[in-house]
Amino acid sequence: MTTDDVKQRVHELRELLNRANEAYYQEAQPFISDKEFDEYLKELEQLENEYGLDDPKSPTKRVGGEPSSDFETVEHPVPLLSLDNTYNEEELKDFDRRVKKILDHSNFQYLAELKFDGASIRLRYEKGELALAATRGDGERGDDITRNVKTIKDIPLRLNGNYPEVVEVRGEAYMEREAFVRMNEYREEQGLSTFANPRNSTAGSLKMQDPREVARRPIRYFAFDLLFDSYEIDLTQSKKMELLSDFGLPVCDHYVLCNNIEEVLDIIDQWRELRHELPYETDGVVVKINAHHLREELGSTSKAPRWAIAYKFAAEQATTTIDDISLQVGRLGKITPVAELEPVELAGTTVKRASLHNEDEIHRKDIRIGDQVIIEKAGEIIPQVVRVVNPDRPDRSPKFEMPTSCPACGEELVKLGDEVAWRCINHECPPQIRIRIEHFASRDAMDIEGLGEAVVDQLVSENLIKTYADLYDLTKEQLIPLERMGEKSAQNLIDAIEQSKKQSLDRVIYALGIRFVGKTVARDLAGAFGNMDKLVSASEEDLTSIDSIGPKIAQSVAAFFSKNHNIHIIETLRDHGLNFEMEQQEGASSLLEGKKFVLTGSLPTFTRKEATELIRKHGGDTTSSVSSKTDYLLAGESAGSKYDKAVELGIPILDEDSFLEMIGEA
Ligand SMILES: NC(=O)c1ccc[n+]([C@@H]2O[C@H](COP(=O)([O-])OP(=O)(O)OC[C@H]3O[C@@H](n4cnc5c(N)ncnc54)[C@H](O)[C@@H]3O)[C@@H](O)[C@H]2O)c1
Ligand SMILES: [Zn+2]
Repeated sequence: MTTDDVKQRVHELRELLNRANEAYYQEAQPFISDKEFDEYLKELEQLENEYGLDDPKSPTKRVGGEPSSDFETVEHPVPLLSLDNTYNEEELKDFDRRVKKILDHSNFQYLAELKFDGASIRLRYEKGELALAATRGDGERGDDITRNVKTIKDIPLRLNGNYPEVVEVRGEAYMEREAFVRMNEYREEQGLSTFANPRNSTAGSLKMQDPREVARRPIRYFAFDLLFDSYEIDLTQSKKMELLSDFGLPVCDHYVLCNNIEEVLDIIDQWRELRHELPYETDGVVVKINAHHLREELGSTSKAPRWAIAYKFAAEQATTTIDDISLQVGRLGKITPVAELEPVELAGTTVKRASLHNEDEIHRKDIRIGDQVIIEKAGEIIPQVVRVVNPDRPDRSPKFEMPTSCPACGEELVKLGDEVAWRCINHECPPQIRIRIEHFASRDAMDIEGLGEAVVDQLVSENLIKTYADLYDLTKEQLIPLERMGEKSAQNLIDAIEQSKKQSLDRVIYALGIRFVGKTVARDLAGAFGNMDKLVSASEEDLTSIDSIGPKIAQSVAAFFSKNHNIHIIETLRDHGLNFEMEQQEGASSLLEGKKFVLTGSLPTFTRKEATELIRKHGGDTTSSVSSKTDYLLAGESAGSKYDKAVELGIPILDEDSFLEMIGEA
């Protein structure tokens, strides 16, 4: 390479890496894999060193992120750095040799910790109180996200034990895999964009503007470092972990003290496989010098400490061919394109299908039938297509075109609102009927045992039922001829269906399968309206006046009950004697019948939810804001504007004690 070639390449690499950083940190939409990113970064580093092409602004010298304009910027008193990383054992041994050479001895220990794949968060406690939480940003300055972080249950607002005046904590916010998948499923159902992996989703969630929204995201936290204003004792990393734990901070206990790099390599080998069994993602093992004074001696570069290195596991990938692209129809008609793959082994399982998410995603990656593709397990669960191996191949099939009609019923597909997904809104679409009936019968809904997928499939394809309401008309004689259905199991199923008529109102509401109405919402609706008729005739306004019901849910519920088809099903269910009334709870009364309560502040012994339940138990109702229609304000400590409003309108204000007296439970 001539010097000009080198300069050109260095320029190219810097541009590419800057763009990748931006896509990764700012947009949470990386366009290359971590391994590729790290390889380019190494190449750049080598060229810079070899040809003396230093530049303090180079991506090799700077922490990748940036503070955003959406939050207050805070300076970090001690920079939050990145970590040097490697994907191979030789380089890890090089690191060990380098450290020994600088220290001029080998009399030290390493602490091997898991590397959590989330977002780096700094916490500051003053006099034991959480005073600040900030993102890493560019390492020097980050975003003040205190209000958001206060909603993370793992993070204590007050420290325990014997803490110094100021305590700085470093750690990683993350999401457990299962919670992440559940959250994504919910978002899919809502027609919202989904996150590529738990890390993106954590980082994205922490940057939302509404802390109440953040509180709903399943964010967890592990602390891994502790900084004091002054160090009185010679701290070690392992001692820090104990102190963190004493202070009441969550610490991952999978850390191991190692006497030399060989022991570290053993630990790494163990985690290579075992990591898949952890409930959260780890992308490697962080190796740190244990003693603090040695760390001081080794120091840091502008980008990373010299006393630590991350050994990273490359995401497991495989190459295979797309045989076909099929469309899946969900319970509420959502169409998801799926890649049918030439079966291939990946991270211990045979993968035959991969989600392609939606039409936009297919076009963005230009995925076509017959393509050779690289697949990867994102979040170790759902296989994803990373990219097409050879997009310039001349004999590729034409660009994928999304069918305009439902693959199951032929009805024209539509897009609702600003959703990216296509939907089939034909309520007689067979797969949707099937899934709706399965949902109706599922354990949390009507809990009808013996009504599994195979049976529902036959019932629908034999035209024995068209809706879940038809289940209650089935006879034993109709069931017996079905495959694998003897006389006995037919009787059992009939009994189970009969038995389900006793299920409570909230289960019936959940079983209806209304969009956005999960178990909790169903319970709230049952509690608020007390019977099916009131719910059916509720306006969007009535619905949103319930504390936990937002406009989106209200709209969906009202839309459901405005359809003749659904009303007809509900009438059939009523004729069959399903439970359309809330059961009377023990100790229930009608003392508060027709009374509207608003809650504010924190009550001494009841949570908001418990208080709401008590009010409902006695026939009352709660709404979210104070108006002239409000009968009482139930106020606890640090009540805010609702209190002032109630005073202004002359609405009676109760504290917990007088409320309990009122309902005779004092
Ligand atoms: N694909 C892309 O386009 C792209 C772009 C930019 C960055 N990246 C990836 O991100 C990396 C750079 O990100 P980074 O600077 O956040 O580095 P990093 O995530 O590889 O390592 C540093 C971070 O690890 C975290 N960490 C987790 N567990 C830890 C523990 N036990 N002890 C100490 N720290 C722990 C800390 O928050 C620390 O900030 C790159 O190496 C690359 O893999 C990818
Ligand atoms: Zn259809």
